[in-house]
Amino acid sequence: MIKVLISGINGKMGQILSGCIAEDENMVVVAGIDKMPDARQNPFPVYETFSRVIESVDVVIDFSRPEALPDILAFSSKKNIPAVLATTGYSDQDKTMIANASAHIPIFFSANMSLGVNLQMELSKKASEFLGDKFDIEIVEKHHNQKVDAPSGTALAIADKINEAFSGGKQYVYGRTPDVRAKRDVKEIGIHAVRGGTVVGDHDVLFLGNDEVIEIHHRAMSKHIFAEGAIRAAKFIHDKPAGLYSMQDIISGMKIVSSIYAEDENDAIITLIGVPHEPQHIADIFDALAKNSVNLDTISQAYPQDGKVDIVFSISSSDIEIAKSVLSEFDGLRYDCVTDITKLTIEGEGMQRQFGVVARLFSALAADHIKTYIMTNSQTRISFCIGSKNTTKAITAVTQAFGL
Ligand SMILES: NC(=O)C1=CN([C@@H]2O[C@H](COP(=O)(O)OP(=O)(O)OC[C@H]3O[C@@H](n4cnc5c(N)ncnc54)[C@H](OP(=O)(O)O)[C@@H]3O)[C@@H](O)[C@H]2O)C=CC1
Ligand SMILES: O=C(O)C1=N[C@H](C(=O)O)C[C@H](O)C1
Repeated sequence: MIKVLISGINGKMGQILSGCIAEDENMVVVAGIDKMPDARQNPFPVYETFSRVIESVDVVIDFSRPEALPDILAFSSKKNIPAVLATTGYSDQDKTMIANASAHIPIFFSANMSLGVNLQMELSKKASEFLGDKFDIEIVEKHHNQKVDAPSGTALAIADKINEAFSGGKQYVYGRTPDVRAKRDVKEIGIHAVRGGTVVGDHDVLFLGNDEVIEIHHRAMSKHIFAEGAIRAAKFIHDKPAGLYSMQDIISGMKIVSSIYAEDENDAIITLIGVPHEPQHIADIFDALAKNSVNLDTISQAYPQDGKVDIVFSISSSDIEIAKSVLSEFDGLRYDCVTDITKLTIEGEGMQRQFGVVARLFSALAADHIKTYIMTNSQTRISFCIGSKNTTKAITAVTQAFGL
């Protein structure tokens, strides 16, 4: 049974969430927090501050206000309790605070807990990649008249997602006001907020081109979708390691590491030792290798010291003799050569939001005394070279460590 504390319990979402959890046989609400603890009758204790909570809690779910954030993070960090943050209107400073806390505890943060909106974000990004600057982009959101923040957190998250397709080159323009008398710039994403009645939450992304308009709409028909999403998020993170998680992690059923494979099984590694840290000299070495058709694979350079630098790279074993003879042409160039090397690669979409993946990888290899020779990485993959005799052992160790 997962024991939940709801922050903002007496609000609209807090009440719907507590009702949904009451129907869930694997979860129970053990306590709530709200500014006005006695404003409603709840079948569990409700406190004004976290310092009064005496119940044992497995996960905190927050639908309240940004002002509650410091206390939530302090409570969760102190007690090592995962937190699902669904509140919107966070400042950049708040977001930094969330990112910092996620180094120590699992935090799930999403401005919109519905699956549909998260798909809408992905579709909007894809459309932006396809349409580029040929279409103007505007986002229109509509919400009930009780909403205090504008624009919605979701509209901002959609804009951020779209902006990824433009490498962050778009500028957000909030509404259009009479004081600005200028044509729209192609770099703009217009973001517009409408408030009224009991609208649960509409988000429309408009791509406006010459003589054609594409619209991607999402309409929330009830607040239950957000509560169900928050419950799914709480179940997802309650036993996860520290890190910052989002709906994307759930949608793609992402594992931190989803695969491991051997790319090159008969490689050699050459380390150039103490090369003078002069760009032209280094360029000449690699130019000579290229002119002799020596194909480099993984390459890595250490930080220079005393004007010298070590550079390590892998090549196919079949190129080793030619590479040695090219290098011997450079006066005083020292190098070391290791053969029978295999390059392994691990990949996983979840890696980019995780702390400690490299530490887990090294620990898994260390348990079997497996040494690595070169390691390089991107956001979603890590490649590393090991002695070929250790290939099977390394694959087994990594498979176990990451539950593949
Ligand atoms: N991520 C998602 O999918 C969704 C996010 N939201 C977001 O969740 C938040 C709450 O929405 P909603 O329930 O509609 O809003 P409500 O105003 O109905 O509820 C918020 C509750 O939190 C209370 N509160 C205010 N300050 C604090 C505090 N410092 N500590 C604890 N409780 C506090 C409020 O008390 P009081 O009224 O006395 O101020 C109120 O009872 C909003 O930011 C909203 O945008 C909403 C729906 C979906
Ligand atoms: O306040 C709301 O109601 C909602 N807020 C979220 C937001 O600001 O994006 C999500 C949802 O649209 C409902």
